[in-house]
Amino acid sequence: MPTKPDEVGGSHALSAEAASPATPADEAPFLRVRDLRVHFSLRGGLLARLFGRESASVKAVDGVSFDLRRGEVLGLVGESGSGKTTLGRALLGLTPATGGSIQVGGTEIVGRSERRLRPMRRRLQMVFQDPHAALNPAMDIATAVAHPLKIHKITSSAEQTRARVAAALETVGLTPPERFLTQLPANLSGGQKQRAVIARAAVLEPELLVADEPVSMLDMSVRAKILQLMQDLRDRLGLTYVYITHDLATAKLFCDRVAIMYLGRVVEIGPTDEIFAHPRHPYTRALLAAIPEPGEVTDVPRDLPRGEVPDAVRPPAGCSFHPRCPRAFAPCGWEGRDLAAALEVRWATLRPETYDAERGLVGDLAALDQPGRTIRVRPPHEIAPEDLLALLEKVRSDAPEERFWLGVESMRVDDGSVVVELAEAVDPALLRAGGAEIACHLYDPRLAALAPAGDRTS
Ligand SMILES: Nc1ncnc2c1ncn2[C@@H]1O[C@H](COP(=O)(O)OP(=O)(O)OP(=O)(O)O)[C@@H](O)[C@H]1O
Repeated sequence: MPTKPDEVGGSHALSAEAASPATPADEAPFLRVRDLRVHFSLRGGLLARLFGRESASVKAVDGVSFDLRRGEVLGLVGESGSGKTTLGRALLGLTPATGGSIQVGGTEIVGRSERRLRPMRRRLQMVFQDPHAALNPAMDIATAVAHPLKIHKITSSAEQTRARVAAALETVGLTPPERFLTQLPANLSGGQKQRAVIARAAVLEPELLVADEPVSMLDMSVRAKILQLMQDLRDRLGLTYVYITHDLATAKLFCDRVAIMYLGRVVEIGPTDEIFAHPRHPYTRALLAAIPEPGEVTDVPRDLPRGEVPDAVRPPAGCSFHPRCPRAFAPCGWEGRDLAAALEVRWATLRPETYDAERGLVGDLAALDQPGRTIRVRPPHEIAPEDLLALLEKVRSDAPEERFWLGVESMRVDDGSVVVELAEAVDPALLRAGGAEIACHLYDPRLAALAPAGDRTS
């Protein structure tokens, strides 16, 4: 099992300041999130059966902590599947958390029944990515925007409702309101629809708005206008935002702080200027390097080794990013499947006859996928384990740049197999570095000394 950094060497002394997801000391945070977890159980489902277990779970959000001040905009940034939407929904109680704490204005929402959440809902609203899907095509704009007022029984007369709706439409720039009240969504442009969706959220005068990719489906030309509208609402209504995006360019424009997410965890969080000027986590660096040039369309980091985000049902041990990380080293969480990946990378470059010969020595690659620090590689029965060991030694010496080998402590023949002993996996905790907080062992002074000299941060 991976250990927490505090358990390493039995020492609890941290010379880096342990991160307190800080808000200025004089101000209680509006939103206080601690060790939040949202695991989706796949009991008896196809995935559980595939992994040979009775039950499996997707760790969509896995130990997230941060504070948010009133009026602040926090960006949640990461690739698809990193848990942004699940985190956003959990903050509003739309998806139940399986552990941890979320306090909104001092009130705990984790574990609250739907009935006790309902009165809070009006304070906490969400704007979704697709304005076309968010509006009922058969409902005119007045009815759509009035809907939450009705649900929460906020107005007491049709007249009051009409006035609130008209005011909300004015607020979002759908003016004059009379022009829009009786329109069906189909008669509105994409930008106007998203304004109507924002009006429907704003009509309740919420305090927190979780905006999930609110501009990603809009034309480039209207994106900046909608972000400007959200900025105006923040200034005028004192709204607090969680802005979910895979697009760092809009996060840079709109957010005060940014949290970079990877496989359910925050790997780096800090002021937007700091993150953009001094990205520290190797994943943040890769994301920034992938910001497309104007006109280029991509949302996948281009220069990451082994490009795919691993499955959240079985996240990698230690730092989840280690299999893709260009600076991973010994304590990052190496496992049997990383050896299989290293062999596959090598084999992709070999001539067919060399590939066949090496493949024959190793046998079933899937058998390497064993949990824990000890990989027992049993060669096919006609192969001597000494030959397999010699091959693994050759693979290592041919590719010293392959990060996996930094995690190998020893290889030996034992009882007909080759036993590969790996370094202990350590879960990275968020530690302060400069103006941000980073979950990367390169920034943990107790572990960084184990990294190759060229990778160390100081
Ligand atoms: N209801 C659910 N049941 C099971 N797994 C889920 C559920 N909702 C999300 N997941 C899984 O949780 C993980 C995180 O998903 P989530 O949608 O939160 O990520 P995301 O970063 O918002 O991705 P995207 O940018 O594609 O929306 C993914 O592996 C996803 O498949």
